[in-house]
Amino acid sequence: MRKEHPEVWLSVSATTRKPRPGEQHGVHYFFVSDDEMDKLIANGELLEWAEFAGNRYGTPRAAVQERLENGEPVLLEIDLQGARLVRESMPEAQLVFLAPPSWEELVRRLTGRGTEPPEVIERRLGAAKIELAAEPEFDTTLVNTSVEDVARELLALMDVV
Ligand SMILES: Nc1nc2c(ncn2[C@@H]2O[C@H](COP(=O)(O)OP(=O)(O)O)[C@@H](O)[C@H]2O)c(=O)[nH]1
Ligand SMILES: Nc1ncnc2c1ncn2[C@@H]1O[C@H](COP(=O)(O)OP(=O)(O)O)[C@@H](O)[C@H]1O
Repeated sequence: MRKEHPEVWLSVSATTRKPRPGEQHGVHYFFVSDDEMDKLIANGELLEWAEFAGNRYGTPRAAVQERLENGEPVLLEIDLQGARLVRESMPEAQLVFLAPPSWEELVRRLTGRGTEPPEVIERRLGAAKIELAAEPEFDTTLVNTSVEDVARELLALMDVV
């Protein structure tokens, strides 16, 4: 999606998760320590944050605010708890549920990625069960069957053509 439309800005979150091979600081995430995350939270620098599968993740507030003030489209890729917090603080936000084609395919993809040990995959699948049950809370559901199709659908929802 970003290859085709680099003007769509995707917020870069802060996380206490360790980088996966190939992930770059400042590009995929700001990889921070537990102490640094404590400070970001205490200083009110995060628009929202949540704990997901044993790590904390949060959206830096300033960068989002700056873009919104310039009228630029903003995309957050966040978990269910974060989506609920954004809905409260920014009721105008559009919540899109990105769903896997099936439970079996979700398990296949997570396992096939090969970046997490089995116990972490189990924890993430537990979180996925909770998130899938909350799908009706969202404004729209997009099923991630093919990346090309779902990217086009999301761009259309954002009025990017
Ligand atoms: N609330 C919240 N969730 C986030 C944020 N950044 C990422 N997440 C979510 O945290 C979960 C785990 O992300 P990650 O460890 O990158 O795993 P992946 O999505 O399987 O590649 C996903 O559901 C992300 O959407 C954030 O800033 N806030
Ligand atoms: N449409 C798709 N077709 C095939 N594989 C996919 C598709 N979408 C994601 N994947 C793969 O599934 C794995 C998990 O995807 P990811 O986007 O990290 O999902 P999540 O953020 O929900 O954990 C990754 O290895 C990714 O490359």
